[in-house]
Order: sequence, then structure tokens, then C-alpha cells
Amino acid sequence: MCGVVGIVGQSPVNQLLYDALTVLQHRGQDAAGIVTEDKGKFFLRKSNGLVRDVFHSRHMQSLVGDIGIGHVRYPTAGNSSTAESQPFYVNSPYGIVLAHNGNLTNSIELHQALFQSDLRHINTTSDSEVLLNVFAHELQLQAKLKPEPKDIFLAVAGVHRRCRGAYGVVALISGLGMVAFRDPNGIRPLVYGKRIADNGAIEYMVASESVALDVIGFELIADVAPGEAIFIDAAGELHVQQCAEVVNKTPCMFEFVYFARPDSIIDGISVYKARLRMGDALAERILALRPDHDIEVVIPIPDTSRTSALQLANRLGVNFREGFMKNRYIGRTFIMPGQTERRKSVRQKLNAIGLEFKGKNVLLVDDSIVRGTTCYEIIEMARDAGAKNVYFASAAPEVLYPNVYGIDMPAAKELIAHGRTTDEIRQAIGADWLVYQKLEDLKTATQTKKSDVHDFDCSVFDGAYVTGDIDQAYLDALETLRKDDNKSKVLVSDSSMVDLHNDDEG
Ligand SMILES: O=P(O)(O)OC[C@H]1O[C@H](OP(=O)(O)OP(=O)(O)O)[C@H](O)[C@@H]1O
Ligand SMILES: NC(=O)CC[C@H](N)C(=O)O
Ligand SMILES: [Mg+2]
Repeated sequence: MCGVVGIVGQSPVNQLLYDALTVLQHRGQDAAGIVTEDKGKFFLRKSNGLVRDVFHSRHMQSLVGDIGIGHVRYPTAGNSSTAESQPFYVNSPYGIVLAHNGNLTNSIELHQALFQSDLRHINTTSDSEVLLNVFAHELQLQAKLKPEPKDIFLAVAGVHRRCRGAYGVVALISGLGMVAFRDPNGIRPLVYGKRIADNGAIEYMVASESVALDVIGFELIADVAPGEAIFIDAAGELHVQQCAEVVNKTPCMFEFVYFARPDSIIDGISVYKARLRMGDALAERILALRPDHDIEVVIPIPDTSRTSALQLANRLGVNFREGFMKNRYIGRTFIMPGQTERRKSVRQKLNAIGLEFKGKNVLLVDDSIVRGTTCYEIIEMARDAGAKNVYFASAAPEVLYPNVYGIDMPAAKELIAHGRTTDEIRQAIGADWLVYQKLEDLKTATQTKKSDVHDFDCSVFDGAYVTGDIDQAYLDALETLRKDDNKSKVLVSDSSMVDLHNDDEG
């Protein structure tokens, strides 16, 4: 789940982009990149690592210009080499750089078509480079030396016709402006906002999550609607156009469960409020299943479950206690690339406060159980700390199916709930009791009257892929390519791959 940002400013945007990327860091910890443009020339810095490690003073100084885009990466396709970090660059037409959140489900077919019909060369295994070249080709078809907004929108319509899957995109077209668009299902989030610069002109910003706008000091205008594109031209003028023939708004449910920051608003839904309601619904379920429960304390698994766990405890009328302390310098474990790293990191990240566990019946609450890495370790820690009984509650239902839209869950067999009953999962994670949220309750908790979202992509829970193009053969191929055991063999980082680089000193 990557994070993207783009700013059309009235003064240098390098620091603003950097700050926005740090706010979006929770969406991708593997690599980061920024491209700015000044007098028709692009300036790039991208590399593997966290934002604070990728950009040093000398890189920041070289990122000149009042317009730019940025990306934080969590790979879901290709490999994790620096050459596959983003933004990507293509020199024709005009010179375009692009940052992508999501995952294309037909990138292999597109890759072939780009070579055989469009005579374009793709140099990496990244689906985002494919997406960039589809956009570039569609723009080239307009055959204009000075394209107008309608030509840009026709190119986006071409992307919608050819690309399948999930994409929240921001791109710069050299000398012309910044374009941003979202797939016709709106699977990945994308918002835009504005602020008034010191000279009185309007500055625009696009970001994966509204929290980035808040922190940088931009006011939210709207979500980029599914299938819609926005274009801010060289004169700073905003153009908005629906570019898809068919739109079916189904944002990713997992954004609300785990990925997004709680202080973000996605498609009119407050992630924070949705998580509070998830806690309420889960408490109702516990009360229905065990009216005479003996839970003495509710303990969240930091960080993401805090919001729902607090509300759950309130609703149960049981004490809420921070029984696990988190090392603030260790990032999210779920989005780390390998299982050994993930397991080690749970232990390094969380430590139990013994007195909250000793002799008590504790209910541990997490937002979700995916591979079971976190809950297995945590339950063992709770027992070591002297808990009498360790119960476990998940604010999301069983994660049963792979994700194909930008979350790296490629293999059903790696999911702890796959092929197991609830009781078998309980045994596998070592809990005394286990309860999951029901999918209907999760949907009800996430929906609000204020939003026009009536359905979600819940494919990881129900196996219904909203783009309608996923079959078992696709899932089998994805599993073979990306499952943990094969990642290290197949997806080796190749630092010798060619890409645009202004700075190769690291
Ligand atoms: O069952 P698993 O495969 O372990 O995945 C689920 C866990 O991973 C995530 O936490 P993470 O540490 O990534 O982030 P957080 O600090 O935001 O909770 C999520 O919040 C769960 O705790
Ligand atoms: N998580 C994402 O959004 C990934 C974007 C893109 N598919 C990549 O692997 O770089
Ligand atoms: Mg967690």
C-alpha cells in the first residue's frame, strides 16, 4: 500500500513533499522518492529506505522547482530494487514522471501489448512502469505539441480502457502540469486540496490520504472520484473531468481496517469513527456470544487496534489498559517483506507490562489477523506475563483470500485462517477463546449516511474481486511468484537496472 503526493506550488515544494511523505510513511517503508520540475527539467531522488534515510541535505537542495510529486513504496509487484522505487520516468511524449499506489491485474498482458503494438520498452518488472507507459502512449496518440486539458483526460480514459486493477496515480507532464487519477472502482484512496500562497495564488496538493493535507496546511477540496482525473495546468488552473465510462465505487475495506491513519477521511468516511464503530460492533458480538463473560481487562495491540479496542472496552464496561508498550522506532510489521523479519520485529516492537496481565482474564484486541504473526507472539507474551486466560478479538473478519489490489498478501496458504475453522485458528495462535467481527457488521460499521459509498472491495474477506477479472489461474500464478518462500529467489533486487537518476552516489 504505497503513498503518493503531488504539489503545484508558488515556491519550492521539496520540503513540503518530504513532510507529506513522512506523514504517509505508514503506507510504505521500503523505498521513497521525490521528483521536482524546474524550467522543463526533472530532478529525482529515490532509493530504498525510510523517508528520513533516503533524503539528505544534498538531495533536498538538488530537488528544485515549484512543482513535484513523491512516493513511499510497499512493493506488491516486481522486485524491491532501487530501480523499481518510484516515481518512474519516461521521456516521450513531453517527459512524464509518475507515482502509483495500487496494483495492476493485467500488467503482463499490457507489458506485451506495449512492446508489440505500441513499440515501447519496459525496463523493470514493476506494474507502475507499465502504467506510466500506457498513459504516455495514450497521450502520444493525441498527437499535440501543446495538449489541452481535454487531451490529458482522453489519455486517462485510455488508461481506464486498458488497465485493470487498482490505481491511485499522480504524474507530472513536463512544462504542462500535474495530473492525478483514480481507477473506476476507487479501490485506492486519493484526495486533493488547496491553500492560498503568500502571493495570493492558489496552490494545489494531491495525496493518498487527507491527513497529509492537514499536516502540510492544505484544505481538503474532495476525493478524486473513482474514474475521475484532475489536472492542474502550468498556469495553476484546476480542471476536473470524469474519464471512465463505467464507475462502480468500491473502496478497499482494508484501508479502514488497517492501512489508513485514523485521522484520515476517505470518500467522506472518517477512518477514526469507522474504527470506533468496529469496536462497538465487536463488543455487541462478544456480549451476544458470551453474556456471562469473565473478561477483566481489555488490552489493545498497538498501534492500529487502539481506537476500536477502546470503544469495545467502553461498551463492555471493562477496564481498558495499555498492556503492551511499543518501541516507537520500529515501523509496521505487516508491511515488512519477509516472515522472519516480521516475527522478529513483533518481539522487538512490543513489550508487556506485567501487572496488567498477572492473574487476570485478558481480552487482547487487534484490528485484524492476517498471517497470525502478531497474535501468536503476543499471546505467548501475555502468558509469560502471567495472564490467567488469554482471549483474543479481531475487529475484522477472517482474512481468507489473497489481495490483488496493492496489499502484499499473495498466497492464501500464508493466511492463518485459510482452511481452518475458528477453533483451529484459536489453537494455532494459542488463545483460550477467539472471536472475529462478522463481515456484515464490519460493512455497517464503516458505512455512514454522509458518504455515497454503498459497497466496498472486501475481497480478502469474501473472495469477490470487484474488478471481475480475477480467476483461480491468476491467483495460482500470483502465489507462485510472490509467496514468501519464493520472493527471495525470484524477486531478487537488481541494482544494475537502468532508470532515471540524478544522483547515483547513494
Ligand atoms: O496477523 P499478522 O500477519 O501479524 O498481521 C496483522 C497485524 O499486523 C498489523 O500490525 P502492524 O505492526 O503492521 O502495524 P500497527 O503498528 O499499525 O498495528 C495489524 O495491525 C495487526 O496487528
Ligand atoms: N503497494 C503499492 O501501492 C505498490 C505499487 C506498485 N504495484 C509497486 O509495487 O511498486
Ligand atoms: Mg498491528
